Amino acid sequence: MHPLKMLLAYASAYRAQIRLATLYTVLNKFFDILPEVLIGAAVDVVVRGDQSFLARKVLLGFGISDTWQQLLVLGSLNVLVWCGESFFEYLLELKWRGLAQDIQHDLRLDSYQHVQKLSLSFFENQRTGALMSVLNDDINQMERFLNGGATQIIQVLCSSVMISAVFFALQPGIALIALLPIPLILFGAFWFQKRLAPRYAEVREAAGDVSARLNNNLLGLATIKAFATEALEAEHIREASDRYRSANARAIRFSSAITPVIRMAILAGFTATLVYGGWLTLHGGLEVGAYSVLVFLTQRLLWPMTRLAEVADMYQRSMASTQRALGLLETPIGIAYEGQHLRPEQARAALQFEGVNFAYAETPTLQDLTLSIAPGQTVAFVGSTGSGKSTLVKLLLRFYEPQQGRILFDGIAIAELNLQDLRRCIGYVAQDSFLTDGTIAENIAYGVDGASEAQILEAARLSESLEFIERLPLGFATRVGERGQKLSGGQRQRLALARAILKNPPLLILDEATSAVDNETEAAIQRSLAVVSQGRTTLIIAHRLSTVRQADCIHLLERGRIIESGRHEDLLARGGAYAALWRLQTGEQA
Ligand SMILES: Nc1ncnc2c1ncn2[C@@H]1O[C@H](COP(=O)(O)OP(=O)(O)OP(=O)(O)O)[C@@H](O)[C@H]1O
Repeated sequence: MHPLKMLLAYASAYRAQIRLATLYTVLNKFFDILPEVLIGAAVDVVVRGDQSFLARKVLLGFGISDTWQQLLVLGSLNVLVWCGESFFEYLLELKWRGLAQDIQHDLRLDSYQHVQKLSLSFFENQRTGALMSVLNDDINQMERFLNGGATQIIQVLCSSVMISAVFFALQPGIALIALLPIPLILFGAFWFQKRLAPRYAEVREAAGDVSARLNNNLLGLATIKAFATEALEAEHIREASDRYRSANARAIRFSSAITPVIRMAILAGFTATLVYGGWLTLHGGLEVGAYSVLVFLTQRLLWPMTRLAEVADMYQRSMASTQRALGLLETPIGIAYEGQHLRPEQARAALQFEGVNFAYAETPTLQDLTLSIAPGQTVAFVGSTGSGKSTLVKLLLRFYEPQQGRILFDGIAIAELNLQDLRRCIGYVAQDSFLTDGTIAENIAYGVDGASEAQILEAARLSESLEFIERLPLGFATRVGERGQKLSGGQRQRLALARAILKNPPLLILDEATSAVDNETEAAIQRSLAVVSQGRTTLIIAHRLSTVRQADCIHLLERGRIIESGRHEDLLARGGAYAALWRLQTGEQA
């Protein structure tokens, strides 16, 4: 679908307002060309006096024979016309600029809401910075077009029609000559515009690339400094920026040629009117007044066409942006949100994995995973790095869908459950949890409406966060900075844990949730968790086996398969891979 059609379809709710804005633009243009007609009438008055156009009963059937009065009428009309033009100019600006604001606001919000819903696999193939440039720059580009470009297109169209009408009324012969360049101009504008489109698409791509690189580097500034790679990274930015510059240069070479080419066509039309009209007037074929109207109007008709260049340019830029912004909005969500409702208070969190197979790409990450977890059990997943532990949890949260098999939550396939209901049943502490740029209290209460101070305090206590929070000058009101960067890794982990505890979910998932805290704190958290996990299903992923030895069942994963399962003591007694791992970690001799 053409981007303009996409945009109009998107803005269909604003159709009535767009019509009104168009009407104001047309009226403004109408008043805008009248002064030229009044000039013609004034020339007519001074040349022909009481034989003038105005003397011949043109105003509502009343002729004005007195030349002074004729001039006064013209003067008054002139004032009216200018006032009318200004009035509608104000209205059209107000309307179009308001529309531009409303549409860009809606589009930004819609795209953000849509992007939030897209499945994680979408983001793996996208760079955050590039997405930012769509959500920000591209949408701003559309705003700029609606602000100015749309009015200009309508104005050029209107003035062409209105002025042509005046021309044909005054002198059809000259009208033909003056209008002759118009098809040529339109064809030229269209020709340029078609060639500009791919160039601007390239420019927007390159802009996304620059933004992606900047974003990536700003996030990794500490690493850049630590590796002293400032020059290398500056070079990367230079390359990306250079690609943007050259893409723009290719577009500029084209877009700069439009105005001069169009001007040549205008020159032809204007010269023809000037010479042929002058000849006709000298030989009595045209009144002096009409001749001056025609000469002025040719200017008024043709000169705005030079602005077509600017408009075509702006139009193409904004269409490239529209395509990207609305294209984002059309990206399929991947994992549907709708489904059977589930109330967290009623969920028991019995889990079953039935023959689950999953691969991110070609190599399988989880193979034939079958296991059951009874409500209230604490189950641990251990295994070497990359064995698929986190992936298992991500399937449970439906960040991804298994290619084969299914996962049941309280006997219902999770694919059939309402996605947000399912996730509301889960307290998930990821390996690297996301903290928002707010206070500690806000971060602990994240996602829980109306949490009381006492609840926040208790969650902080259970996650062993209370001590460090109380040592901060502002305590719970301390701001944690972007992504919680003003806190240590262990402090961030404990806040994430506090957040999951406060949520009080039927299913608690801890993915390496205490890997960044010292042994003493970890032992204290273990004691808290023993209390917290009472009465709720708890899944723990850990590398340190000492942290999961109390679990009801431990599954050892190896390359996406469960190779051993059982309680700690049973697994030790079996003397298999788990026992070997235990010995390795505790330093016991075989
Ligand atoms: N988004 C992804 N796209 C492609 N491959 C991925 C993705 N996430 C993980 N993988 C791959 O899947 C495999 C399993 O990853 P997973 O994170 O589940 O391992 P893990 O057992 O949790 O490891 P660790 O103990 O290091 O956290 C790894 O080989 C990893 O490279």
